[in-house]
Formats: sequence, structure tokens, C-alpha cells
Amino acid sequence: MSLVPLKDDLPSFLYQYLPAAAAGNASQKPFVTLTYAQSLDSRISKGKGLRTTISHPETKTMTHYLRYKHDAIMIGCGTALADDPGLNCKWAPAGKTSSTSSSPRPVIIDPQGKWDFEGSKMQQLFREDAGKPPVIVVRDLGSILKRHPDATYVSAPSSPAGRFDWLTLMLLLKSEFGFESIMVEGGALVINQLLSRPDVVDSLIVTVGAKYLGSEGVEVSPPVGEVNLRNVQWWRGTVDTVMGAKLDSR
Ligand SMILES: NC(=O)c1ccc[n+]([C@@H]2O[C@H](COP(=O)([O-])OP(=O)(O)OC[C@H]3O[C@@H](n4cnc5c(N)ncnc54)[C@H](O)[C@@H]3O)[C@@H](O)[C@H]2O)c1
Ligand SMILES: Nc1nc(=O)c(N)c(NC[C@H](O)[C@H](O)[C@H](O)COP(=O)(O)O)[nH]1
Repeated sequence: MSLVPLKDDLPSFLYQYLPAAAAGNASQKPFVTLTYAQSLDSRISKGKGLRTTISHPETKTMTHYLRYKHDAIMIGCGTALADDPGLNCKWAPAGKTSSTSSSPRPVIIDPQGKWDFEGSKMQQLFREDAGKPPVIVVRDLGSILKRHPDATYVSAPSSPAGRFDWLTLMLLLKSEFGFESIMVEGGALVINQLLSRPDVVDSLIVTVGAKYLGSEGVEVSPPVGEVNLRNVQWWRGTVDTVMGAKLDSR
């Protein structure tokens, strides 16, 4: 499925929130952009396991533009299992065509190795030379039941409860794979943790769709309570709005 054209004013609106704006900053950590689409009632899907369209076609194109600007795209395995996402980039600058090389490398946070690359949309795109194969972050390489030869598995240190620390994880992904920029697309569990990590997240880009998804929907609401933002700007599209911001560390 092809994308509608990128709105002319989006690149300048987005610029300060993208990795290029931080080029030259000598950081051990990759540039991390947290981005997702939510309804007016702060839901990112209609219900657990239900893939739900929130973005208007023009903000969907924006998401692919964001993918173009990052080395890697990260999701939790809840999203991989629910949505079977492709995670490639279908946007290209004028006069160019999208390709595998312009797609970010998918990174799946899957401590117990529940998601299988075999039979996935990601595998289909990889076979069609339209997307890169994923890096799958697990807790213990020895415990994965089905290993796929085209996927790369990496283990990360975890807490006794099985949680990875985000900063450690991002540093590991940069040192092992050379990712200078990582776009995190969700889902809720991942977003809710990262909203309180200004030490990890460099930019926040949220699409707000003009719809409600109801109380059964998967909610974004950080458990830590109040999260303050700075450098806030809004872009207004035909139906959606997009907020660009930085997490406030104070
Ligand atoms: N609208 C959007 O922009 C958007 C984006 C992504 C996903 N979604 C929706 O979100 C829903 C999925 O969200 P979710 O919260 O169920 O799943 P998720 O994608 O956040 O994945 C959760 C899983 O990731 C792993 N994980 C997360 N944090 C971890 C950590 N610190 N250490 C180790 N493992 C960790 C765990 O296995 C956990 O069960 C789906 O319905 C999907 O459609 C919407
Ligand atoms: N920007 C955005 N708007 C939406 O309305 C929506 N539902 C998502 N959801 C993000 C989630 O991660 C999806 O699984 C991937 O966006 C699917 O990716 P593909 O299109 O298959 O490449 N993201």
C-alpha cells in the first residue's frame, strides 16, 4: 500500500526532534525518539491484541518519514504479537524509491523469546528485499525454543523480575550494532516506562487522532504520575495533531 505525500511543513516542524539536530553530540547513547499515536482518551489500541488505526494517512506518512531518519525501530513483543508489524520504511525523498537500505533495523524486546520471525510480515518484507531482519533482545540465549537463522538474537542483563534497564539496553544496542538512533514505536508497556526516562529519551513525538477508543482500550499513562515536557510544539493536520516535545528532567 502506498503512502500519501508528506505534508510540506512537517520536516521543518520535526527537525529539532530528530537525530540530525543532535549530530556532533558525543554521546555513548544512541539518540532515542519515543513516538506513538493515541486517541483523545489516551488509548493506543481498541483493546489488548487489537491492531487499531489512529493516524490519518498524512500522519502515517510522517511515521514512515521518522523511520527513514532512524537506524533502528524498537517495539515490545506485545506489539509484535498483536500487530504483526512490518516496521520497514515506505517513504523516500523525491526522485528516490524506498529500499531495504533506507529502512530501519527492527529491534524486538522479547525477554522470553515469545515472538517468532518465521511466518511474520517482517520475514515476508525481508524476503522481498523490502525490510531488514530483526534484532531480538532476550534474557537468556539458551532459553529460546525457536531460533531463526535470519534473525539476530542478543541477550541483555535483566532485573530479578526479568526487566531490562533501558539505558543499559540502549548502550548495548549502540555498542553491538552501531545504532546511532533508535525510534521506539511502543507499545503501552514500553511507552509507559520510557515516559519517565529523560536520561534515555531525547525526543517525544505523539500523534493525537480525533477519536475516542473507550475504556477497554490499551492506555498510555505513566505509573510514576506527573511527567512534564519542554520544547513543546504542535503541528495541525487535516484531522490529527502532532506534538513534538522533550521530557523534562527536573
Ligand atoms: N498506536 C500506537 O502508536 C501503537 C504503537 C505500538 C503498539 N500499539 C498497540 O499497543 C498494544 C501492545 O502494547 P503492550 O503494552 O501489550 O505491549 P508492548 O509492545 O509494550 O510489549 C510488552 C512486552 O515487552 C516486553 N518488555 C517491555 N518492557 C520491558 C523491559 N523493560 N524489560 C524486558 N521486557 C520488556 C515484555 O515482554 C512485555 O510483555 C497493541 O495493541 C498494539 O496495537 C499501538
Ligand atoms: N503512528 C501510528 N499510528 C497508528 O494509527 C497506529 N496504530 C500505530 N501503531 C504502531 C504499531 O507499532 C504498529 O504495529 C506499526 O505501526 C505497524 O507497522 P507497519 O505499518 O506494519 O510497518 N502507529
